[in-house]
Amino acid sequence: MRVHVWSVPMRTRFRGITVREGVLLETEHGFGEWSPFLEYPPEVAAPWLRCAVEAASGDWPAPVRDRVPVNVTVPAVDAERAHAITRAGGCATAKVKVADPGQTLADDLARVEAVRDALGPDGRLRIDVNGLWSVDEAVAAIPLLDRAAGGLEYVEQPCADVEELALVRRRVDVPIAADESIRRAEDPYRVRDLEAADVAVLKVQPLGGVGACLRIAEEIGLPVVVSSALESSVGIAAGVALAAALPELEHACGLATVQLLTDDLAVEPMLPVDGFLPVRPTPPGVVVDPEALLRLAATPDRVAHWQARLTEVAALLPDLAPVLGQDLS
Ligand SMILES: O=C(O)CCC(=O)C1=CC=C[C@@H](O)[C@@H]1C(=O)O
Ligand SMILES: [Mg+2]
Repeated sequence: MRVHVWSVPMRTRFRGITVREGVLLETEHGFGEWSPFLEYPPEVAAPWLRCAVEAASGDWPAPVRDRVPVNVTVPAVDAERAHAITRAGGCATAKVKVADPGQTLADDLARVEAVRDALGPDGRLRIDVNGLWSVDEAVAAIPLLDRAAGGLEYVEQPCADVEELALVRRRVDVPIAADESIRRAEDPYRVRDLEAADVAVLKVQPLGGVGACLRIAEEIGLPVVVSSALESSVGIAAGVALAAALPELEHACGLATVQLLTDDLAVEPMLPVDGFLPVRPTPPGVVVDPEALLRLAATPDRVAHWQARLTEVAALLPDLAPVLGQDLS
């Protein structure tokens, strides 16, 4: 097992992040990405490591499609930039961030209008609130944004709690998607049992890998949108492997985020062509560029940080010891 620690600046600040860091695990079978967000404690970062080990071990299910439709992701930028990003994305679906701290509902309405203009009338437009509204704020804002958008496909995580999602869902006409409400293994079943969402957003790293997500998708009984956790192309390829293996895929996936990074680790980065990402069924799903590993190598203090973090998290997953081994340097 080899460990490569990398660091890539973002093009646009996203989720408060300006530099994305992570680890590539390399085994004789291939590579897997481990890139839990910096603030996550070891027990939260543990399923992310399962996902990396699954990829690095070459364990992905067979695909049932050869390309995956994706949405362009529009950060909470001004209307003019939102328009340009949507146009440049070339996707039939756009996901727009709203409710960013420091911005107003008027900013969100202008951004959503600009994105509809760039998409054209046939495009699908969804918004992501990242849990930042109260129930009453959501119930007031959603119809306004729905009108400005010329129809919303869905609203992702309007409020923080699953109980609140269930309340909002009963008070608005726009479908609701659960994202942050589906992070731990037991969460999807709570969303299902409370009838809190119409769509389930699944992210392969937080939920423990492609196989784990496939089982959740089977049991939850909701349409699934596979979304990224802002990974490099190596991590995105794991999301694509899940989207490619799902028996049904009604909605575009949130996997077109490599363009939010200024650089990438793959020879051919996972960038959409005409709104689709290609499925390359053999893990890691992309060819890792040895030059990029050198170019994007993290500084020694960040390498030390990630190695210590990896050792701590690996200790929580003793069943992975045969793959991870003792020496995580
Ligand atoms: O779904 C997409 O279009 C891209 C991925 C994306 O939006 C996210 C990735 C990583 C962290 C999250 O804040 C964010 C999300 O909330 O879905
Ligand atoms: Mg989201």
